[in-house]
Amino acid sequence: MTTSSVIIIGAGISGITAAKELAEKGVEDVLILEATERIGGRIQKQSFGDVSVELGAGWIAGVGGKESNPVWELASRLNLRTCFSDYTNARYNIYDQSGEIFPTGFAADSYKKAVDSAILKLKSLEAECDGQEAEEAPSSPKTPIELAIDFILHDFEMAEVEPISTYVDFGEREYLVADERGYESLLYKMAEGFLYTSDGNILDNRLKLNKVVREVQQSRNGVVVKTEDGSEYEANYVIVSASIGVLQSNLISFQPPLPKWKTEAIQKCDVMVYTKIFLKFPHCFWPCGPGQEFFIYAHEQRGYFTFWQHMENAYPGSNILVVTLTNEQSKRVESQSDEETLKEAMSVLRDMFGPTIPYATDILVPRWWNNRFQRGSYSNYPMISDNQLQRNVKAPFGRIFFTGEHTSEKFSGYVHGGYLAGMDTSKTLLEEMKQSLLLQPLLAFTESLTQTDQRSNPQMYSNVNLISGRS
Ligand SMILES: Cc1cc2nc3c(=O)[nH]c(=O)nc-3n(C[C@H](O)[C@H](O)[C@H](O)COP(=O)(O)OP(=O)(O)OC[C@H]3O[C@@H](n4cnc5c(N)ncnc54)[C@H](O)[C@@H]3O)c2cc1C
Repeated sequence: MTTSSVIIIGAGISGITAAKELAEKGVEDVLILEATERIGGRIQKQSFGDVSVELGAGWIAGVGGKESNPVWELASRLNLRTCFSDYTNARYNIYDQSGEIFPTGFAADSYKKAVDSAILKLKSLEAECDGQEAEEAPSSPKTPIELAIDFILHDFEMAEVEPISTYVDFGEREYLVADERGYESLLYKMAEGFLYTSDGNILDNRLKLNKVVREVQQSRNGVVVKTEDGSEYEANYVIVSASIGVLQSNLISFQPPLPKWKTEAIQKCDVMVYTKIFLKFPHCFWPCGPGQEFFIYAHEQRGYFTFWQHMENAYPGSNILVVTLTNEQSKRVESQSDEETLKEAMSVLRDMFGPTIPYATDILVPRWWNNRFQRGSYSNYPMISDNQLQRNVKAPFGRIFFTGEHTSEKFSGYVHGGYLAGMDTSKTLLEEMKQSLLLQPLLAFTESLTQTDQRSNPQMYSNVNLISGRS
């Protein structure tokens, strides 16, 4: 059985950051067990239509403020090619089903009404939680434009409670990663700092790919981690970086089981599904001028192929469109064939741009919900919740520590949330290791007393199953 000081489950940004931080602080015998054949997790590029597209995280959000976003710093060091995203005009590029763009004044009014209504809704929710009489709830959106704006507000812009820490702390700008090496190259760069690599490949034994963890056993002396292929690994501690969706599923079992305060907190956190569908065309038929990168389709079904982006700013001449679906719509397209999804997308595009547009030559539909190593795209804590929920999701249980974007109190849902969570968890664990080292002489003394006692009364200890060979 392989023995290490710390096992890290998952090689996404949080797991790699935690491992790097531990290694740099002297805990070099870490072992990273990753379920898939690659590092990166929800940061994943794929070749599509001659360019590299990002199936998961695409933007570095929170740039240009007083404080520097650590992910932006990593990207700058790597000279990652990025492209500024200006969403301000999206609300003025709203198409109806006959291909007409709603007049600017009308769109602006509808947008303002929707923001006022969202604020009112939030206030009445807060009042309800405080046991006060709620103000009259605003009417729900009904018309296609109201539904489209409601979708943009709640599933994108106001998905978090204001003020949004990412924008307050790091700035309001967002940059789309448009680099052939992919967003994931940041993780390879970090891995190079502490793992043995050659020609861009990680050849270090401390990273094991295709290792699906199914069980974490904890005892007074350490942990044993069991993987689907029957391997077992021992360590003093384990850090679990699997997503909140995975924790909610029964992929990993814990022995003894996690306590109720922990499982309840995990179950209470919502999981957002966010799907970027990529479509490749023989030529460009959509407007590409300034302020036209993002456009919206208004339909009577909320979230039905609503939010569009062209990739001409990121990759000129690529002739690629991206449409973003969320939650129920994401689950719906995940369960049908890509041909059906393509037909639906084409019908929407023909509504907006006319019947003569060319048919897409290729489609790419990521499936984050049905991926058993993800079960969704990112955590989404309830609008009104105390920080205790997040603290319980993050809190260690004995020798089991937790990290991942969902454990970040201020930045859950983001790449920088995952990065900062990895740093934070490794610091907490290092502190715990230091404490236990200080206690070691005392523990050794107690153990020697126990052994003397055991020799004089062996029967008493016959059922105690201690794990041996720990480093
Ligand atoms: C579609 C989409 C769009 C997004 N857009 C943005 C964006 O624009 N900007 C932004 O900042 N953030 C964005 N995010 C969020 C961002 O990608 C995540 O917050 C971040 O990457 C999470 O990192 P993590 O380390 O917490 O988790 P992950 O990256 O999920 O890493 C966890 C790892 O654990 C592995 N694992 C799971 N189960 C097991 C197991 N049983 N055994 C072993 N290994 C296991 C997984 O394979 C994975 O590699 C987006 C996410 C998605 C999906």
